[in-house]
Amino acid sequence: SHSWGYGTNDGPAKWADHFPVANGPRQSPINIVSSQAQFDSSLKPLKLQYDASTSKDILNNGHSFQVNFLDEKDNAILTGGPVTGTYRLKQFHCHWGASDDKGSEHTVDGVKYPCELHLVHWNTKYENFGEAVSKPDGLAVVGVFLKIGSANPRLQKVLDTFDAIKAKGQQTTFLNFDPKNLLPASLNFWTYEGSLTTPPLYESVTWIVLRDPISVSSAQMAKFRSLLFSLEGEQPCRMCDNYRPPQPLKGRKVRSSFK
Ligand SMILES: C[C@@H](CNC(=O)c1ccc(S(N)(=O)=O)cc1)Cn1ccc2ccccc21
Ligand SMILES: [Zn+2]
Repeated sequence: SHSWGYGTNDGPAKWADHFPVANGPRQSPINIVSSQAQFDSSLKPLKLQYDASTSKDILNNGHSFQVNFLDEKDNAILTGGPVTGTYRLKQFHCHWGASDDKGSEHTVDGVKYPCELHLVHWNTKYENFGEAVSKPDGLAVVGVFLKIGSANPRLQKVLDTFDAIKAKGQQTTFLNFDPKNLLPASLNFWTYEGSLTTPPLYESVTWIVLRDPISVSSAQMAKFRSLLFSLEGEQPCRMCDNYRPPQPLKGRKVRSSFK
């Protein structure tokens, strides 16, 4: 499959060359205009049952770091909110900038956060992630903004593995990490129908973007930027600015769970 990235020659402006859905009707991310979001009282509270979650390992996939979970059983599930049925947590990863003034994929009233966390879940009405990933109701991704403030001790556990996964393709065991610790106190959210924000850009994601951010320190953000897009032994290329800019709304409605 064609290699893509975030550089001048292989970045978001070029993705449509090999992935024409990049110009589709339900692409992500978007700029959330808070005044245009419609409160929907029929939205159920979002339920994230992560207590029995079973993290497996953490990987540098050349685009981000990714923490992978055992998803053969209902250990970590998402129900309620805008979805019907049960979605299983498969992995989480982040997108971030070269400096603290940018990095998130979604923006709120044009505001960029330094980092955005994505918790990726697949609909258990399908056999597995591979079956679900391209279906219109296949995935539900919870987006969490990170805002510069005090250091986040829970996040630090993830950052402490980065020396072992510095280069593309490196992976290390990462057990017993509870992603619940990466959630803000309130699960108030915006929701809309969108897509994967990286190729193949499948239009298969129900986006659930949390209103409230979690904290990260500037020093912790610098640690994200110590990861490399490049393979060991290659010319080192710092992993940063791995975010797609907001895409046209094309008439979609954004609903909110809160007034
Ligand atoms: C979809 C791709 C892998 N990409 C993703 O899984 C993915 C998930 C979430 C986002 S985001 N940033 O929107 O949250 C982006 C990409 C290939 N792939 C990997 C395994 C796999 C199995 C079957 C088919 C394709 C497969
Ligand atoms: Zn993502």
